[in-house]
Amino acid sequence: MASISGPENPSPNIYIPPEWSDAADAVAQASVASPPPIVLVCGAKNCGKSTFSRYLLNILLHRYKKVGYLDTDVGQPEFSPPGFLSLTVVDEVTPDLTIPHLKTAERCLFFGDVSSKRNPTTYLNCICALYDYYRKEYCNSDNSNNIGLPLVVNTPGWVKGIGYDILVDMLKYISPTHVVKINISAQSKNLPDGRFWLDEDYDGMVNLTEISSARQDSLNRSVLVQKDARLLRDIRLMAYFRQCFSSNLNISTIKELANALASHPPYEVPISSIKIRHLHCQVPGTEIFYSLNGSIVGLAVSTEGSKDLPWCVGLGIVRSIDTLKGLLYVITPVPQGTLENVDLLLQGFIQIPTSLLQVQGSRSPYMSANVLSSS
Ligand SMILES: Nc1ncnc2c1ncn2[C@@H]1O[C@H](COP(=O)(O)OP(=O)(O)OP(=O)(O)O)[C@@H](O)[C@H]1O
Repeated sequence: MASISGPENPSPNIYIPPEWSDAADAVAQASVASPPPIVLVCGAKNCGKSTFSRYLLNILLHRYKKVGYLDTDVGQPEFSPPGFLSLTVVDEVTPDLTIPHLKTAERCLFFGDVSSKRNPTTYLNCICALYDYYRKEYCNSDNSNNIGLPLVVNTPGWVKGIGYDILVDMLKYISPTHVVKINISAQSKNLPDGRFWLDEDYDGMVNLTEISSARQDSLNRSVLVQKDARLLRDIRLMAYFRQCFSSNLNISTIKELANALASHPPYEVPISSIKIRHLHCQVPGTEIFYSLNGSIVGLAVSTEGSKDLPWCVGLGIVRSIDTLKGLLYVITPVPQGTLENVDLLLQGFIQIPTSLLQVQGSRSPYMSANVLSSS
């Protein structure tokens, strides 16, 4: 199977079939007339939504100086570490279509879990808040920021049961101008045919394009590359915290990163100056510091965004807590200037990758060596 390389697809391993490039061109060409397109990409797990969205971003960047990217795939976000939902404004072509790259989001919310399963309502509220921000900032003619920003919305591959209901609610709220649905050959795993999210009597305009996953065998069956989602998430978290150090420093192995993080001077945060919020469970008051110690937290600014969904500026590792001095010690790559506004720590279910804690030759706190596995 030939791969197509060009400015929109600088990655030789990625095959862009004519159907995919036609779908992306149709969106970009439609955009000559205002308003700019809002494109939602959906389909079953692993069908290629992220790859197509990256490609579409590149195509749109030939027509527009900037393109918005609303990432609703909380388990494997494109530009942020796992657990975040974000709106990113992209102004340069994605150099490699095979892997996601970290980028600072324009606005992000820390959902604190890798799936919407446990809390679909909060998940949807986060997406609506980010979309409202986009509309207010970029689609409002009274706003000087209104530069006619097209928007690409990438969605998760959970398209059955509650996952389907969430997707339908998302589609109804966003009401995109274009929907690109990617189908695979196993029909039962696909989303329903046609405009499945619209009521029968809907008579508005929406462009729906159905395309097939890119790789197929000689019998036209989809060849899906299974990803190790947990491993990818750990890699993303490690890449995120690698940003604590200059790129000139030689930190290329997990061991080097673990040692560098262990010896990195943390920020001292007075406990009295911050609030702590648990996102998906209740923790008794006496256990709060135990649960926080050695965990990953979202760093939020309580006065920005809404009370329930404050904007977040990044992640931190709570390295240790000194209750006598009333100090938390936090490691984060977030620049100090931004950090000064942080007054709320959000704790969810995002944890330090175990591979970072199980480095040969060193003993991490909170890791026991002499235990029997229960499974
Ligand atoms: N056009 C393509 N050419 C080559 N490989 C592809 C192509 N599309 C997808 N893949 C590969 O298939 C795998 C899944 O692709 P991708 O991550 O884009 O799917 P997805 O639908 O976003 O997945 P998820 O449902 O987990 O979010 C990746 O390893 C990706 O590199």
